[in-house]
Amino acid sequence: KRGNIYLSGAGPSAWHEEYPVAKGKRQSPVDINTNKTKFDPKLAADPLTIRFSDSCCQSIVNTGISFQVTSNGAGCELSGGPLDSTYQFAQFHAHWGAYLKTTGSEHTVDGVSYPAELHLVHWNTKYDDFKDAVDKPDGLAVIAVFFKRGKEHPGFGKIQDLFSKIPAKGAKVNIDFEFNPGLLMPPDSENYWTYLGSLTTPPLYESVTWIVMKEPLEVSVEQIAILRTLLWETPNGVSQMYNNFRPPVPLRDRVIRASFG
Ligand SMILES: CC[C@H](CNC(=O)c1ccc(S(N)(=O)=O)cc1)c1ccc2[nH]ccc2c1
Ligand SMILES: [Zn+2]
Repeated sequence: KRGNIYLSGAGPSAWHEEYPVAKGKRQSPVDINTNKTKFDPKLAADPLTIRFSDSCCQSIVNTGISFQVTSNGAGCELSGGPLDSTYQFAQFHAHWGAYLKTTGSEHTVDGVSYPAELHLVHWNTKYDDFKDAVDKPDGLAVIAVFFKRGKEHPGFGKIQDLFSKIPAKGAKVNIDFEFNPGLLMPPDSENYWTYLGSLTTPPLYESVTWIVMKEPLEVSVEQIAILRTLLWETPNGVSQMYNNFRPPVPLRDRVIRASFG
């Protein structure tokens, strides 16, 4: 179906036809070449402050390209590190690959993909709301957390238990239990890379300060597979959702800074 931005036409490589900014100077995702990142002591001097609360996740929706846990942002704020103001949490979602494939994440590290990548999206509270912030150069801050196969993550499992309730695009259910998105942070969230980039889906606004956690989060192989039990529309009808990731684009004239030496 035309609606599927990854599977209609030539997919991400054709997005520039409708969204010329796809070939812009601060697009995302990118490959993080660890030989070219630059340690910035200022990032270590002013640590990232990540605050989440137990009561901020309200609902989960099938957006047609991922699941999305939506929040009113209460008590969930991000500041410090590369950020010059306070950003409020809005939602988290993920991107992942296909069965038995190694691709799936959007950012790569020295050319290596992870099986999935979580995005925790925040908007700059200097703007009135998310919609006002979404297209401003300092409008959004997204924390990216790589998933790697390992031990089960029971917390993320509670979110995945809701997938069967959102079988189609637009389906939405309330989250009536406490879920603290902080559970989805890797054990060490001090070490991260940061650079100025964009939304990784159309309209690809160049509005995101990316904060990519160096340490991945472990989830089980079954949990990676459960991501693919979500459904989306494809040119051949409704099928399992996977490969909902944009491959890395050129870094252009940017340096990725590291909070660690
Ligand atoms: C302008 C687009 C926006 C919907 N898209 C997003 O919010 C979004 C957020 C994060 C990422 S990623 N993968 O880079 O983390 C990609 C897309 C969007 C679209 C229509 C809207 N109407 C009201 C609000 C609103 C927001
Ligand atoms: Zn994303």
